[in-house]
Amino acid sequence: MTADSVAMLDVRGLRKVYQGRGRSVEAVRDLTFTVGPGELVCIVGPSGAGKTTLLKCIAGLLDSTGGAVVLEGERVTGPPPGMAVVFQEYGRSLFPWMTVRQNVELPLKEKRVPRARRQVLVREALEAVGLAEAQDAHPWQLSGGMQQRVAIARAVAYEPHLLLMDEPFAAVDAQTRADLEDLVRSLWRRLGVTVLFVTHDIDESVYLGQRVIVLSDSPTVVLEEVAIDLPDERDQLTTRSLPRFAQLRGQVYELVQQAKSGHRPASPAPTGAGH
Ligand SMILES: Nc1ncnc2c1ncn2[C@@H]1O[C@H](COP(=O)(O)OP(=O)(O)OP(=O)(O)O)[C@@H](O)[C@H]1O
Repeated sequence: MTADSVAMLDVRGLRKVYQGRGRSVEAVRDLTFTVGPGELVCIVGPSGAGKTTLLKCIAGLLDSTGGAVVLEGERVTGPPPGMAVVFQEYGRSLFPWMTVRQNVELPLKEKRVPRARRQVLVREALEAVGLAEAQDAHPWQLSGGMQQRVAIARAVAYEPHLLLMDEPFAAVDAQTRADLEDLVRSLWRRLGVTVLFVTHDIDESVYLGQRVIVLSDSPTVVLEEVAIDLPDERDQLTTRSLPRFAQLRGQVYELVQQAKSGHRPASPAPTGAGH
C-alpha cells in the first residue's frame, strides 16, 4: 500500500483485556496492521493467540480495552454496515427453518435493500457459489460444504467492502476445503472485495493470501508479516508444487513455531496509541 492511499482497515495499538471475577486475562497486547482496499490478507497464529478476539473487535462485536479499529476512515464502535463475517460454525450461522434463498436474503432485508434488487443480489450470489439449484432447500438438507457456501453467498450478496472470515473451513473435509479456498480466491478476484481471512492452517494462508500476518502467542502482538509473491493465477496442484510455495510455507511454519515457543518481535510494533 502506498503512503497516501487510505487503508480499508486500520488496526492501531489494539489491546483487549478480558475482565472476570477477580481475574483478568490480557488476550491481545498491542496489534497494529493495515489492510489496503482490495487486498486478501491472511492471519495465522498458534491456538489461543487471540485470533477470534481480534476478529470480534474488528467486527464491532467486542469492545477493545485500548487502541482503535478504523474501517474506511471511521472508527468501529459497533457492527459496521460495510462488513460481513463468515464464521467457522456454518451449522449455527444459518437459520434451519428458512430456505437457502431466505437465509441469503435476510441481511438484505435488514439493510432495507428494495425487493427487486434483493432478488438480483440473491440470485447472483447463489450462482457465484454454484448453488442456484438449491435455493429452495433448507440448510439441513445440504452437506457441510454446501452450507458453508450458503454462508459465503449470504456474505457476498450483502456487498461488503470488507469480508472477514474466521477459520471458515476448519470443519469441512480436505477436498471440500480445497474447493472452498478456490471459491474464495475467485470471488475475491471477480468482486474486488477486501478479505481478511483468519486460519490456523499455514498452507491455507500461503495458498490464499497476498500477505500473511503471523501473530505471537497471547498476549498478542504481530510477530511478522510475510509477502506472498506467488502468481495471482493459483490452482491447488500447480501452485502448491511450486518451489516458492514450499519456501514460503517453510518461512511461515518457522514463524508459527517461534510464536508457540513464546518468541516476541525484537522491537515492539509501534502502537500509535500511546500505551
Ligand atoms: N470471554 C473470555 N474471557 C476470558 N478470557 C478469554 C475469553 N475469550 C478468550 N479468552 C482468552 O483470550 C485468549 C485468546 O483467545 P482467542 O479465542 O481469541 O484465541 P484464538 O487464537 O482464536 O484461539 P483458537 O485458535 O484456539 O480458536 C486465550 O488465552 C483465551 O483463553
